[in-house]
Amino acid sequence: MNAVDIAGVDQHYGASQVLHELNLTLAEGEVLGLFGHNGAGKTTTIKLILGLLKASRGDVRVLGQSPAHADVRRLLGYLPENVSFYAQLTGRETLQHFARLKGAALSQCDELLEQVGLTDAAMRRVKTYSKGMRQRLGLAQALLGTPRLLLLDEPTVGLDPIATQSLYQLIDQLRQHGTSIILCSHVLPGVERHIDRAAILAGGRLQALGDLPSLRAQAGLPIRIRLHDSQARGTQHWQAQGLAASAINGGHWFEVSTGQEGKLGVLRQLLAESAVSDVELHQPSLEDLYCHFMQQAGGNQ
Ligand SMILES: Nc1ncnc2c1ncn2[C@@H]1O[C@H](COP(=O)(O)OP(=O)(O)OP(=O)(O)O)[C@@H](O)[C@H]1O
Repeated sequence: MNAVDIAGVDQHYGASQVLHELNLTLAEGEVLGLFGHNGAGKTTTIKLILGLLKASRGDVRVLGQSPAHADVRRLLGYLPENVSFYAQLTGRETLQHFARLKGAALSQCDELLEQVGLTDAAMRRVKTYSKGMRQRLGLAQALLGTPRLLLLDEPTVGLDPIATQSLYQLIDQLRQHGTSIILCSHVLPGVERHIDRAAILAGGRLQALGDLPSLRAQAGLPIRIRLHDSQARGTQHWQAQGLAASAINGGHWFEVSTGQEGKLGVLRQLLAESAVSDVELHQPSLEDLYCHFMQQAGGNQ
């Protein structure tokens, strides 16, 4: 059974259609990154999964059932994009309040505060929390009741680089324990190692879906190989070897673009030259792929 099955979904808000024939599945224990420009339809998709919206057309199933089913809701955890709390409550009281609403064990609260690094601030009022601390409290709230499906809308907003890394580590741990996760984010660098597949939405349409290697194959973007020539022989030398190299900063470094099939051939050729003292391989990043598919969809909307 999949954690999420979205089949042929259209979504309208009044006269405007914001999702078009969306088909998306999430296997149990899978982490899916859901990416797209502002207004692409990410939050709408999450609301459909949460049962907060009913699809105008098509079908949404969560853990095999309708998302409106109370049994399903108990198995979901949600971190909204703009998390807000009662400013006068302490972090601990806030979490206990949500635990009561969700029917989760109160004993879990201290454990979760520890997990998100808020133990020392647990007795402080939320109004004294920094943005990143409120975000971490939101994450603890989403983890109440040990959800089987976790929906995270912009979880890294407001987090500093170390807190962002801890969030990704937490996602890795949850995945190891079989939690299914959908992660919406505009922050692409660094996220690719922590997701199994990426879904790229533009204008309410799914532009691309797959793991990184398959998105790379689909996009056909070049691989860039950078080389350090200790003799700085210039581009003519490389062009005479049949390599269309361009100089970087006019010094010792040069760059050659190649397709996946030509990669090993170029590397062998470079490594055969004793003056080549360093080589760097740059595969298209998730960000490169995102830009490619956005351009394909007609520009950043
Ligand atoms: N309640 C609503 N009523 C009318 N239109 C809405 C409503 N909620 C969202 N929309 C519209 O639906 C489209 C998709 O919005 P959505 O919030 O799903 O996008 P998003 O990808 O999450 O964007 P962002 O990255 O800015 O959060 C946008 O054009 C938005 O203006």
